[in-house]
Amino acid sequence: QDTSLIDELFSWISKNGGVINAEVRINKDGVRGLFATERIPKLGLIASIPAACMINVGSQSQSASTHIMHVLREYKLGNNSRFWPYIKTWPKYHEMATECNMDDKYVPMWKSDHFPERPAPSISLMSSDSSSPAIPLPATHDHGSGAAAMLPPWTSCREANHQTWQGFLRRIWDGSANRELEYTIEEVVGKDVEVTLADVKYAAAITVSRYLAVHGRPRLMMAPIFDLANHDNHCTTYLESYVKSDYLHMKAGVDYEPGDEICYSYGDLRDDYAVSAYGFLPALEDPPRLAYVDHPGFEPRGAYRAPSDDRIAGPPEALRAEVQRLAAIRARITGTPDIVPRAEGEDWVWDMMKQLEARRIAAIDYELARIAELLAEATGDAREL
Ligand SMILES: C[S@@+](CC[C@H](N)C(=O)[O-])C[C@H]1O[C@@H](n2cnc3c(N)ncnc32)[C@H](O)[C@@H]1O
Repeated sequence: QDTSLIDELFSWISKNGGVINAEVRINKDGVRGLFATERIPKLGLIASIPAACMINVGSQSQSASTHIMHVLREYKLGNNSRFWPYIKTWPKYHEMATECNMDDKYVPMWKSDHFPERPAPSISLMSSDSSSPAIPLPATHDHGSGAAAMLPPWTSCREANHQTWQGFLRRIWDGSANRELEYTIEEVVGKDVEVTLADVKYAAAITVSRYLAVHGRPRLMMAPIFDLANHDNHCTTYLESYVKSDYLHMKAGVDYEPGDEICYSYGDLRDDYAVSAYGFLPALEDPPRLAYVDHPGFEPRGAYRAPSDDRIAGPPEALRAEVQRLAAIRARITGTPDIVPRAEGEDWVWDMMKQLEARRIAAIDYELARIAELLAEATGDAREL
């Protein structure tokens, strides 16, 4: 993740009337992020991002394809785009791995296909489920209730969703979805510009991992500077309402000292969802929390909803049923053969997927041990342990 183009980005934002009280550096984990350069008191200004520097990618109720098309158009315009100083700072294709652009070969590594009731993978564009937000949105923002026109039936089963994304993007690219789209590729980039499937996947991965739903106007925006802030679930940095539509103000939720990393909470991300939607594993939690796909509240149909943090309690029968459920999932994970070979040299996507698997097993083991103690206490029988 490149920091050399950041100076140009900053001066473009200043020229447009913006203010930035931060700098961009690589953090202790090797990830590019935003850092305070001076003391910023709680409620103080981190950045003021001018409207002219943000890409408005559509309404919150439009199809995912529309947001992607807006980004694709600007990206394919190259240095003819007035957003070029911003676009140049985006991560490159192989620096990202969300479900939108992750190679299909990694699909079997999700190992979350253990629910017999899971819907069959589908590449249909027409959604029968209009209840859920279509795509992940940073922070607590939510799609409006009118969301989900013309969306694929997203699911939280990771294999299925990964394949759904791939099918959806391919159909956008080859034109077979044109009838169902608000904008087609030719409409946004013209006829003479070559658009590859990788371009469409790139635009999708960039859009989904970086846009935000602003408060005050039902729009989705790509906002420079703001989108350099990494996720920290406990972070209280906030965005003011964008009602005046002139500047988007990013404010400190705590006192920042010079050198502190300025994060943003993308929401309560369980590990499996963070990997699929954003391509990273959040900070390791202690005690570990079950992945969404392993949680008793997991709902395979529909998009991710952060599940409850309450740990299961109840009479011994309920606890034993949960033990059986978790043990079955564990057996499915460990019993699913590793058919995806790790590429020679650097294969950070493979490593991330294996780490996700290890975290899922550790969280299941933690939960099994915790329930065993509850059972032993409830029944007075140490054999439950
Ligand atoms: C909105 S951007 C944040 C800035 C990003 N690091 C950059 O340099 O462009 C979101 C992407 O940053 C990375 N990211 C965000 N939070 C992270 C974290 N806590 N740990 C590791 N990577 C993170 C992921 O690649 C994610 O898709």
